Amino acid sequence: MIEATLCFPLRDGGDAAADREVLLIEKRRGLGEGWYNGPGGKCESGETPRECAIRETEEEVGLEVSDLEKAGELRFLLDGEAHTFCHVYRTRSFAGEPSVSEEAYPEWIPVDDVPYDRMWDDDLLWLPGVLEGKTVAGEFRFEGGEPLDEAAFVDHDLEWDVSF
Ligand SMILES: Nc1[nH]c(=O)nc2c1ncn2[C@H]1C[C@H](O)[C@@H](COP(=O)(O)OP(=O)(O)OP(=O)(O)O)O1
Repeated sequence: MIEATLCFPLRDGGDAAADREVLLIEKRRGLGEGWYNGPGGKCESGETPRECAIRETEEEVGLEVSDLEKAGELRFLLDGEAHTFCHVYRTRSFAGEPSVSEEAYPEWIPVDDVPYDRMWDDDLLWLPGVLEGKTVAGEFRFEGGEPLDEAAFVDHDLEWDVSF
């Protein structure tokens, strides 16, 4: 099973709380290519998920994130087998400016305008809550064989307000 991470940097975009923005990437290669997601990727051996989220965010968009808050644990199953376990973080602490890399086009997007129609189908179920400050544990079942991003999303279970 793959252990992976996602990190969602947040900032105030304007005067009102409703103007909050999240840094998303349009992924240029790998799983989910062409779709929007948070920066993130697979954990390397000997690395904690938190270290992975920090490293991947630096590699993909050049942002140095800190004070990561654990927001979710997502299990993705493909044809009944555990496929990916994904640790989700959010943070309001970062240094630097997002920049384009070989892996990602970064974009600050108002939290109310997140392009769920250009993301993984499961994101609409858990990401709005994560961006509101909730914690979540989820299991998402896909069918149809590899790769995961071409399989069909069939069903899920979600639990909110989880302690990590
Ligand atoms: N159903 C799903 N919904 C979602 O929002 N993100 C998912 C997902 N399934 C996988 N991911 C994310 C988690 C993680 O950030 C990434 C893992 O994909 P990859 O293995 O392609 O990673 P990368 O190629 O970016 O990793 P590296 O090669 O380590 O850079 O995809």
